[in-house]
Amino acid sequence: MAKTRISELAAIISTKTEIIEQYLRSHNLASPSFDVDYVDPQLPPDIAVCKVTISEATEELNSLLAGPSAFWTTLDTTFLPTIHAIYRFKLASSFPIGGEASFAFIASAVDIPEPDVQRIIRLAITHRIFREPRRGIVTHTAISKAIATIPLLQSFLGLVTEEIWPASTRIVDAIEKWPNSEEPNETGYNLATNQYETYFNGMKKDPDRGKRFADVMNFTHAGGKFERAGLIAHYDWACMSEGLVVELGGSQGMMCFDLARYSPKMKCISQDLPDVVAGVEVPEDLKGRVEVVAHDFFTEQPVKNADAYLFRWIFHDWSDKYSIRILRKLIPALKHGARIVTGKVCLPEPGSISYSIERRMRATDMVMKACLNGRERDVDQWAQLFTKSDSRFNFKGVIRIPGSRWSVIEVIWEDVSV
Ligand SMILES: C[S@@+](CC[C@H](N)C(=O)[O-])C[C@H]1O[C@@H](n2cnc3c(N)ncnc32)[C@H](O)[C@@H]1O
Repeated sequence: MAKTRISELAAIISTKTEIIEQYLRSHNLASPSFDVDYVDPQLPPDIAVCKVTISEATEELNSLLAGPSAFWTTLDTTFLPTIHAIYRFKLASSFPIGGEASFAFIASAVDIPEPDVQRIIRLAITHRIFREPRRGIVTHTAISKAIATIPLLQSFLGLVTEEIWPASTRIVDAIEKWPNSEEPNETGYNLATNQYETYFNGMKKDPDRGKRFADVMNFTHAGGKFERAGLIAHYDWACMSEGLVVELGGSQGMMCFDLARYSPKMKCISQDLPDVVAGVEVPEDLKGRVEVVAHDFFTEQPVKNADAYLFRWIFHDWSDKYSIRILRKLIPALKHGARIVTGKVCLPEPGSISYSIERRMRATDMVMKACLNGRERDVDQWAQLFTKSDSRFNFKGVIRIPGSRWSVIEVIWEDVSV
């Protein structure tokens, strides 16, 4: 009898799990656990990919076994409020790692009524965030320890629960109210917060939000092999190794710091809004070669004739209307042959890659819609964006960074008239 899909999936899970187990055993690494002292090891790409396969197979198996009706009725609407409470009330930092605490102790430490603390933590425990080894006594798991000990992860949870999630709850209202809007202040975020400034303008007035956002950029983009390092490894920076690179919207300069360290004769200028760059110190070893300066990319680019202008995670924040404005403000600075390098998602052909990776890319597309009326783009949409901005932007193509959801989009300014 032919194997059923559920047996096939179970076999995939079993085979790939065995590969991971063997790797961990042969390298004397601990098997994954929720124990508070467990540390997630860095796995090589051929082993890490097994994790993705297992998680996809597990998810499909779960959905198949749930059946078409329970697929819907078991949707968990309480997960985000639980995380929100853990973040807002700092529950994970309310008692020591390795220690234990009663609900009453936690309630008094965070100044929240004990019944609420208990209901939140007991629900969190079902997600393996915290444990209750004895009735009424709470300890940490590796997951709650991560929130307690990684400040940038706290910022990430704050951004998700206090900005992205509320904005997402109003996305359908925004689509109905402002159909096809390209305006950054006609979004789910605006409806959810009942203020009609753009996401980034609102942030300028709230230093805590601004700091949290910059933290999240540093955290999510630090992902070594996937992001900053991926962009460095998968683009030909050697051809401008003694040149000048300008990054627009570079946040607090981390990418330029990495790039300048990689290429010791390169000069780099990282630009962002004044509040974002205020107080940023260039590390001692890069002084004289790297600058972090204020520049609004909706105004004319003051640094002329650089070899490359870099945009990482910028155009997804903006609809085509505004992205074209940003690109046109760059034109007066461009010399023939200048490169415009964009590090970002390039949406795949539907169904052409694993669902889990495609879903994450399409999910950021929804987040951009919810907060900014921005969007992710596929290869044709990237090409159109540049050619609509100016026919002298010569779209060279997309370099996909292996094993990740990021790509490098390369364009060369070709102005033979000069
Ligand atoms: C999604 S973040 C990306 C940050 C950085 N490139 C990275 O990949 O980590 C977008 C950045 O654009 C900046 N930004 C927004 N509006 C801007 C403007 N008008 N001029 C310059 N930067 C701006 C924000 O401050 C933020 O740092």
